[in-house]
Amino acid sequence: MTGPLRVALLGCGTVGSAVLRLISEQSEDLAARIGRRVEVVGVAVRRPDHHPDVPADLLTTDAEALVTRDDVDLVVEVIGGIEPARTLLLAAFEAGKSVVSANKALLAEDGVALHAAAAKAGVDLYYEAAVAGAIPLLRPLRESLAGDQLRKVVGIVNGTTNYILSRMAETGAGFTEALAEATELGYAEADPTADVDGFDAASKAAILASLAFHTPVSASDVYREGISAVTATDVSRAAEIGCVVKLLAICERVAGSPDGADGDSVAVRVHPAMIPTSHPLAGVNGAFNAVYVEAEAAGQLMFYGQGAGGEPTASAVLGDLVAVARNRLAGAAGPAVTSYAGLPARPIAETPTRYHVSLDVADKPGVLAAVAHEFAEHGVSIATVRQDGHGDAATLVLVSHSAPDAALSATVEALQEMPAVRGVTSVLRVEGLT
Ligand SMILES: NC(=O)C1=CN([C@@H]2O[C@H](COP(=O)(O)OP(=O)(O)OC[C@H]3O[C@@H](n4cnc5c(N)ncnc54)[C@H](O)[C@@H]3O)[C@@H](O)[C@H]2O)C=CC1
Ligand SMILES: N[C@@H](CC=O)C(=O)O
Ligand code: NA
Repeated sequence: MTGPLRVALLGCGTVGSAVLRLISEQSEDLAARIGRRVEVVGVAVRRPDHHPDVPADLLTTDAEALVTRDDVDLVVEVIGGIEPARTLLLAAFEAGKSVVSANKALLAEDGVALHAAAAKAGVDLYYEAAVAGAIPLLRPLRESLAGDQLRKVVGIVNGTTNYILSRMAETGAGFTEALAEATELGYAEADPTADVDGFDAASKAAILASLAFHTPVSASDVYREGISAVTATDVSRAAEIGCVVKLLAICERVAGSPDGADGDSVAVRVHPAMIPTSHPLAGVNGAFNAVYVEAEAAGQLMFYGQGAGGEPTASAVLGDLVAVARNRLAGAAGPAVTSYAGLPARPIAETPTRYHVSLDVADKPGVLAAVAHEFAEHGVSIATVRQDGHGDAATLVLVSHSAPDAALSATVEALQEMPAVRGVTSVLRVEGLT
């Protein structure tokens, strides 16, 4: 093969249009880096009349025909969603084409089958853009850290929710007000459900856990809570104990299996949590993303940068494009994604967590003892307790030690029923406290 590497681009929205522009603007450098020119030979779109900047002879509405064309060497999929993206990727593999995708929803739902199809065809499936946009993260996990044992991956992987929580902390705004601001600035989608309710972060967590622990993890294995219930009180209570509230994607290798068998399991969860301001993730503000990794030999690592937006995401897509192009010219596929460990998923109920609980109580003899009794009844140890105010307007703020999440949530339910407790005003999990 001596001619250019011919690329089919599927989708030309926020990311696709930036990919197309960067391929054109950087064509000389890409050719020098790859050793062959890159030429986009087709762009699949839904509405050709919506793309006046794309040469009309490149546009097609028949994505399926485009991916299997003989004059296509590589496919870039940036349409998103499950179908028709899945069918298009499988058709591309079957036709012997490597694929670069940014599609976290698809990879989190069906990553194992897609990797198997790519491996069977001897081609590549790369998707650096799917998690934390521009940040080089998946290839470091797949390649640079392939000789180490990862224990924990904790990330702020959704820019929209991080922007909202950052504004709540900076301005004291409530969730609704901060969401309106994020929408006005174009961070949140018209329908922000996937971001706000944690679906986007859960897909990313599944991908991270699969790569980190060499185990198939899908979005349905991920416990998920979004940020719509986070209140200004939660944010100010966090500040009082030297913490900030972040939506975290937490992937952990935990000793013991859910069925009581020996061996480790994998606990993957997305939820808002308080983290101390000294934690490496606490200073990640606005729409930025960051991922913190703990590995046995490497120790602690931190990856930081822009997790969204056309150009940052296109940067990751182009990095993958260069990698798969080089592999193709070398006549080889890149390193396979392994899932040999097959660790079982640990349900949230059995995952060790810590809670911060804030209660309105009457400051009367015996109330603190009764509250402490409920914690003890559920086998939960208290790490710290503080009382603010007195008389009828007292507040008790407790932070637990680590306990199974089910024991902690049962404790909170029991506290809500206690006559001495007027109200449970804030409940959030806590991460990273010593
Ligand atoms: N926008 C961002 O900041 C990031 C996006 N991603 C991922 O990148 C992918 C693309 O996202 P965006 O560009 O933001 O979405 P978008 O909605 O702006 O663009 C998607 C485009 O694909 C087109 N499309 C949909 N179905 C099609 C079909 N059957 N045939 C041809 N075209 C079709 C749509 O008309 C649209 O123009 C998604 O998987 C998304 O999750 C990943 C990281 C960041
Ligand atoms: N909606 C996502 C965009 C990238 O994945 C976010 O807000 O981070
Ligand atoms: Na990335």
